[in-house]
Amino acid sequence: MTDYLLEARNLTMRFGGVVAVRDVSLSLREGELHCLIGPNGAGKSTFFRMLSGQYRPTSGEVLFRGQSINGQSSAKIARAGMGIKTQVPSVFNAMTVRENVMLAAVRALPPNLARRRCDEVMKRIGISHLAAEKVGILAHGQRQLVELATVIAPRPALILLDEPAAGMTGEEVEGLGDLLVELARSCSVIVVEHDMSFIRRIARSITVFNQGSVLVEGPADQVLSDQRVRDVYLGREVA
Ligand SMILES: Nc1ncnc2c1ncn2[C@@H]1O[C@H](COP(=O)(O)OP(=O)(O)OP(=O)(O)O)[C@@H](O)[C@H]1O
Repeated sequence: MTDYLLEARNLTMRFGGVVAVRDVSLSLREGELHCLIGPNGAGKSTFFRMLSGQYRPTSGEVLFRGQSINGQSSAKIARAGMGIKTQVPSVFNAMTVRENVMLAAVRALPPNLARRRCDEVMKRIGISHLAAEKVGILAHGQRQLVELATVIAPRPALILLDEPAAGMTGEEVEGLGDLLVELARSCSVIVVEHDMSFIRRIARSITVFNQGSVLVEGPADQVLSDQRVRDVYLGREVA
């Protein structure tokens, strides 16, 4: 048995001759909020997709709650308690906010509990006032929040968020940061993100990817002031 909620052991992913991720390991305990950062093409999204079951690693293993999830479908991994928000929105535009959140909640809970959970989640995410609106008419940032609500509605033990702040306004990014810090009190969170102001706001621990490998990892303040990290982000603000 393992003490970790999630363990990635020596993951490698090859696409033909390209090694997108090379021998990367990561361990996450319950209640941790961990960020993955790195320049474009560093391998973050590929690593994220191996964690969530979207890609089967070329070699290495992913354990969730102590069990290997290699080769399992994303749907089965989700049922085991992993919630995933990818870069591609997966909400239904023709349905209302409440219907979207409810649909996610009933996948995990009986209808009476799902209704209560749906109300609770919309309130927690700050979208109760939008409950009756069709998702298709909402602004991008609001749709991102609806999607986050659908991810947490089934009470996952871990949520994986791929660039959740993308396309949000500065004010929305601030709100999302506070929300994720609050959410991390009840579940573990892994965030892949480019927005460094957002990372500084939320990160407790960080893994920095570069060219498919881990460049640096550790507590956020230490990582963000590391010269090697500054060098790979040369010309961009790090801390
Ligand atoms: N399906 C694929 N087929 C071939 N090569 C791929 C595939 N997906 C990713 N790659 C390559 O693997 C490397 C890592 O890509 P990946 O998208 O994981 O990086 P990233 O750090 O998420 O980048 P970004 O921040 O730009 O999203 C890149 O060289 C990319 O071109």
